[in-house]
Amino acid sequence: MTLLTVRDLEMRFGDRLIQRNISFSIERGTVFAIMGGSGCGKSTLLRHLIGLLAPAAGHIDYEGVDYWASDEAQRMKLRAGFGMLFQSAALWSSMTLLENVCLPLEQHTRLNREQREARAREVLEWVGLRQFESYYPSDISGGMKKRAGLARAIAVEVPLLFLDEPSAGLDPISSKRLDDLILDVRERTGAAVVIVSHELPSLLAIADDGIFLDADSKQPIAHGSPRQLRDDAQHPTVRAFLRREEPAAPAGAPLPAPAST
Ligand SMILES: Nc1ncnc2c1ncn2[C@@H]1O[C@H](COP(=O)(O)OP(=O)(O)OP(=O)(O)O)[C@@H](O)[C@H]1O
Repeated sequence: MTLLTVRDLEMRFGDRLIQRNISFSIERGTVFAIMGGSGCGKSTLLRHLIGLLAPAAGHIDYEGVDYWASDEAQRMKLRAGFGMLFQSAALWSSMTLLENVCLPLEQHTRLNREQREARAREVLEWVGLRQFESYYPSDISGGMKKRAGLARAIAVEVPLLFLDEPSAGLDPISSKRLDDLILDVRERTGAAVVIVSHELPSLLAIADDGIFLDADSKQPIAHGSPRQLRDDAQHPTVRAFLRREEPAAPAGAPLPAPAST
């Protein structure tokens, strides 16, 4: 089942073109990676996908409904189907972890307080933070903050989860733990997960589809799973990025100066 379809999307800030010719669709249960070098427009695309930025041209459909052709009431209904983990985890510092996780349940469900707290405890247990429910964000580590942010994003069961750099700044063990949790969320809920990340090991481990945005041509230059693109991509930029190689110098470019001793 197709949850999200992007058709000929063009993104601009004023006159400045960021990317164009973006088309892809995301099926239920897919982990979809938005890839590309720094500044190519990954976060901008994510902000379009969650309804924060309007396309300069093109369409974004959720289960066949064109978001930007809908009225505000319909858009609100569609947005209720999104879970979001921001790069900073964006937890409310004045609230405990339990209160942070209860917040979306208060906003988007009719559960009473007791039921909300029970659900919040369930997801905190899931991400391994049940015993920290009364801690404040300032009292926990970066990795724990990310897991708390994930708990908040999945507290209301949603078909689409958007994650912006979930493992940025985490040590390899915390990062692996978060990857496992993301796969577990997909397994348990069948949600599609859209992920922006620079962390290659993480992308290679968990994403089964994706798109590669190119900063130079300002359009996507590859589409497929990161593993498949690493092994088979024809485009040198994509291969270099996914294999962590230096991009090939254009023909005729001067050789780099030898390192001084
Ligand atoms: N609000 C804004 N107004 C104008 N330009 C912006 C705005 N936000 C981002 N940009 C520009 O759009 C381009 C794409 O930025 P974006 O943050 O989407 O890239 P990115 O691929 O996510 O980068 P990184 O990997 O470094 O986080 C950049 O050149 C950035 O300067």
